[in-house]
Amino acid sequence: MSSVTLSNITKRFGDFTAVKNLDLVIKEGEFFTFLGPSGCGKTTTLRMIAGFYYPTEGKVKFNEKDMTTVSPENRNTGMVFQNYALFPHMTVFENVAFGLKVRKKKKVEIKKRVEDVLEKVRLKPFIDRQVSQLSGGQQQRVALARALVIEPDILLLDEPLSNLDARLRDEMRNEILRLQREYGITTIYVTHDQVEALTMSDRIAVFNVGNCQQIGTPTEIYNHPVNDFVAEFIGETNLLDVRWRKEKEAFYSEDLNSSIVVTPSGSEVENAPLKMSIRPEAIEVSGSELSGPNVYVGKVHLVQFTGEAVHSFIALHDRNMFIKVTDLNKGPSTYLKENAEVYVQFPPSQIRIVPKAAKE
Ligand SMILES: Nc1ncnc2c1ncn2[C@@H]1O[C@H](COP(=O)(O)OP(=O)(O)OP(=O)(O)O)[C@@H](O)[C@H]1O
Repeated sequence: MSSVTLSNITKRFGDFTAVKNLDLVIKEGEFFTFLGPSGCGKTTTLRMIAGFYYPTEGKVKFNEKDMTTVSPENRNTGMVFQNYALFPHMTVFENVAFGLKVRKKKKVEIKKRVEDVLEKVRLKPFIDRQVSQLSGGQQQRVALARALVIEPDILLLDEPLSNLDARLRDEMRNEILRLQREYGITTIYVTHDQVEALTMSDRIAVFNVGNCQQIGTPTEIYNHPVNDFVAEFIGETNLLDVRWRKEKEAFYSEDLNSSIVVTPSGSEVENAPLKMSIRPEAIEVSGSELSGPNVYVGKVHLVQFTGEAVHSFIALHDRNMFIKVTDLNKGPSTYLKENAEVYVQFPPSQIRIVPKAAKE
């Protein structure tokens, strides 16, 4: 097991900068996720940890050891890719044993270690089966077993579930977590799927265009996003432009033509352009009048039933804007009706005021 420290890492390909000035410490035994949209630099960062790329600037350390320009085969990392990268004509045993053979382990030891790891990933009955005769989920388990069998210090997973259907993805998510806990192995997971990131990770780094925007636990990132990009990328949110009005000691929204009460109240630069973020599930809606701050009248435009939840899109009167509200399904009589007049409240403690993310 190792910790991983990235110090001021930059990676350029010609004139293009894929990763900029990244500082990151991943603790021993941690499940750490790189999350972000396509092309934001997640895989490039993972590859610098694996040694497939060397950084243009900065340092990579495992524990206290400088690994910046150590070749991949000398790093003792196990890697699992989206496309499995297995040898289809070989059996499960041969695929999993491959890394041990390369390391010139004895036959008896190879047999024992491969059998043990196949037991762990629940594939022992398939040991002599050709990989091409396995399902996608089973192939992904072989890829995991192959990475784990070498007893790596760090497990690197690059979108390992994207080729699986939704049900299998859920199952494999639990499977990966179970194995990670059993082995207690430092794990770095790359994904653009926020649900995977929130459900699996001890901590997440959110990337956008080569920059790390925020590092935190799933609850920190969801409840206290540092800017509008993170608020919008993780979960769903309603974002409104607001400005701080010093003379009123309050935020003001032009779209709502109203002051916004936020607790705890900020004290920002006069007129600085900011965003107000409120999650759909944090908004109160009622058919009868609501009292207190931040109450607006609206009309229900659309109601979407998903089973566990009900999403409503509400047009705020005269404001030419829609907000999304989410409520748990509490039975048919509680749904909002389309075209109904409703009162909407943004509870002051549920509002987050965030800066706009820097545009690169
Ligand atoms: N070998 C390379 N040569 C030139 N540009 C590259 C190279 N590898 C990556 N890039 C560019 O660097 C940027 C970041 O790529 P990276 O693969 O790290 O993104 P990502 O966040 O992992 O995206 P995805 O989720 O689509 O895999 C992209 O714009 C990509 O085109």
